[in-house]
Amino acid sequence: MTTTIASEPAVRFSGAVKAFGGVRAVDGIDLEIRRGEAVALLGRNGAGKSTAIGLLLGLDAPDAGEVRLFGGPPERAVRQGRVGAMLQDGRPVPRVTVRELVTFVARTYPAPMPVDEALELAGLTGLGRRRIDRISGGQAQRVRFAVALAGNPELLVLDEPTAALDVEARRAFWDSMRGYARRGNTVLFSTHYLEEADENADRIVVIDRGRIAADGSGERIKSAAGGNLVSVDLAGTGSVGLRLLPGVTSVEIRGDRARLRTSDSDATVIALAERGAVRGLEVTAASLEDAFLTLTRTKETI
Ligand SMILES: Nc1ncnc2c1ncn2[C@@H]1O[C@H](COP(=O)(O)OP(=O)(O)OP(=O)(O)O)[C@@H](O)[C@H]1O
Repeated sequence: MTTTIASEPAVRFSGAVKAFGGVRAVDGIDLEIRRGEAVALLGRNGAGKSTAIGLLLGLDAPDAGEVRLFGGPPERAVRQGRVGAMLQDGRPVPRVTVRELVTFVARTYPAPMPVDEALELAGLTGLGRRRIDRISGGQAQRVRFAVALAGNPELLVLDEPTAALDVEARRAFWDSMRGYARRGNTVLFSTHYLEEADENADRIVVIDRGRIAADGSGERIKSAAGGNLVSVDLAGTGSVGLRLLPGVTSVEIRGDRARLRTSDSDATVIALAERGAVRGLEVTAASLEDAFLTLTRTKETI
């Protein structure tokens, strides 16, 4: 029986904290994910993504704050088969076939997805009779996806689902994932791949040192990180005072070249021209990658 209200969000973190010894892996996260949204959790190694996912699935309890799924405790949603998960350390069981494994898992849920449907959605039609210890890495990832789908979940949680997949396998995987999302389901996935986040999520939540550093569409995150990049050769002019030029928000020196992030590239370029520093001048729009680096830049770097 489901006692949750349909208007409750799929996921809600309220001031969630989880520390390991002195490390606050999740350091006060507030986050709501509406039903039907596809959200990417983007962050560097050690940012806190897996810990947040562990809280979300009820594998760990928060030290402070609260995590709710569909308005109730995570354990309940998981027990009801409303949540499917693909975690980083899933290993295949040897000797069983793809279909046997998915069938076995489906039977543990109260209202599973028909096995053929899970296989089709995961792109495994035709591979049902293959032993899972005799398939490729990309196919094994698809099997894990089919296992996550077996309970017919409303929310799918994927921790770095495409790590170690080649470009083709990645593309196929995301096609499958989008097929599932199009049915009105909710998806949360973690990734280091900015392109993937931008291409496959409606919304990107950037996490850094256990906190949310930015939250919005790829476009919004790019503009939050701001502006353009101006690159110029320094030969003969030096790097002194670049940080003080109009519009400049950060400076990076690589060999003889300076890379200036600026909120006003026109003013920056004019000021560079005034100091005679125009050799090899280039102005480019900040990419999502740049935005991500800016948002998660540690204080030690410029
Ligand atoms: N069980 C644990 N015991 C001690 N420290 C932990 C534990 N799990 C995570 N941490 C620490 O918490 C921080 C966040 O780790 P977490 O695995 O959540 O990051 P992540 O963003 O998922 O990283 P990655 O992209 O490398 O998987 C790191 O500093 C990590 O070393």
